[in-house]
Amino acid sequence: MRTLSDLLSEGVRGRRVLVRADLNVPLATDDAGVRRITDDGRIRAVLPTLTVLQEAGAKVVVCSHLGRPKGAPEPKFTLAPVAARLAELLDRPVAYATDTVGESAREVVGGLAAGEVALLENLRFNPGETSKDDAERGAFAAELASLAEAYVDDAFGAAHRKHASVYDVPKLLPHVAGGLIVRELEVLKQLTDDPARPYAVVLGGAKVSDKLAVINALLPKVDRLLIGGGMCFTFLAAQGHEVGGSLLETEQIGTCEDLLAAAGDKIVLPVDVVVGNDFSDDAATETVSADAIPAGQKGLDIGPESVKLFAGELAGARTVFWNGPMGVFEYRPYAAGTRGVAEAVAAVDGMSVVGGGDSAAAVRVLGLDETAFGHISTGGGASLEYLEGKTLPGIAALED
Ligand SMILES: Nc1ncnc2c1ncn2[C@@H]1O[C@H](COP(=O)(O)OP(=O)(O)O)[C@@H](O)[C@H]1O
Ligand SMILES: O=C(OP(=O)(O)O)[C@H](O)COP(=O)(O)O
Repeated sequence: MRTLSDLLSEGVRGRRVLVRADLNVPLATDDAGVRRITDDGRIRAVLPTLTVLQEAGAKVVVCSHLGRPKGAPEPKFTLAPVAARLAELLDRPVAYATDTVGESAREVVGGLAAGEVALLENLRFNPGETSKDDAERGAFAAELASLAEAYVDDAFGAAHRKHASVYDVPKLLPHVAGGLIVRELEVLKQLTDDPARPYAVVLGGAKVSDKLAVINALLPKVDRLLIGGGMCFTFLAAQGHEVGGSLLETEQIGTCEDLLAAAGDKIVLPVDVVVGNDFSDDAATETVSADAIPAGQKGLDIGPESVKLFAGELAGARTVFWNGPMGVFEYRPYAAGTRGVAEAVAAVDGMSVVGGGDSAAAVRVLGLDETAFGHISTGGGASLEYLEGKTLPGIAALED
């Protein structure tokens, strides 16, 4: 795989370089209705790559997705707040294009001088970015590639997506991996090459169907799989429990039954759950047994007994990977499970890795000491698919 130093040695002064970053940062709407970034970790993670290109005199054209818009512009998913934050962090202007490959993009890119940076609007405002149709994806990739003369992929968090900007563009431009991707792979490799045992994985979060898909391949590789967050309710339903209005993948209940049967005692589920109905800092909540979730309530955090159970499992582990918050930690009444598990992961005597946009954000937003973790990865789904042994489309494309 060629890297940034290969590209730099060829010289980039005055050349347009397209950088695919994962700037999919968490945002919240404040009281005045303004979208604000709650954690800028993913922007900071790509700064070294952008700075090195800029200092070498490249015309740097940055692109990213944000959230999951469905192929058309949606104001709440604009990258405008990210452009503003990027400019602050780089301490220089960032030219912001109001579309991805249209008139605004061409004008902004055409106006760049050597050493300047532009950010294109959300890739997923275009149906070609995520299309399953090779021709449609390829056509969008060609438009994107026409904006630049070289391509740097530093979007580790999106490396598991077969999307135009990560999979098809490298077929059209000289391409290299950025420093973030190189570093992420270096660390995760330590978890696939003979990890110290016991090896525990903690899974949570809200991307339930995506992440249920990795469990089957992951199970034989790990000694314990602790499941909380929105992930646990399909398993609790598979055990025959009522889960009320909690996140549930009804059509995956059968899969979860099979996984539980195959896992023996490897899968550990919460024994209590914090239920509520309100997403607010003063929501009324109740802690109930995991087999007694009231029909009208949503499970929005794991309870204190579950934190103790999970922490006990983690205390004995020598390698831990954690992806996915244990609850809706963005609101105070549902943050204790994530905090408790984060503290237990940080205390692991061995290698501890946290991965995922929201999990990494939780570590920082909840005020934990980042240095207590072996590594904080920008990729959740990408890391999991790497750990299960899959070839990531975005990495394979760079190796070609
Ligand atoms: N029980 C739950 N019900 C609904 N959402 C949940 C629950 N637990 C966690 N979440 C949500 O999961 C989101 C993060 O999920 P995900 O994107 O899978 O994690 P990551 O970005 O770390 O990979 C958070 O915004 C959090 O509010
Ligand atoms: O946030 C991301 O993944 P993650 O939640 O697994 O860390 C990446 O930006 C990928 O986003 P996607 O899962 O909408 O393709």
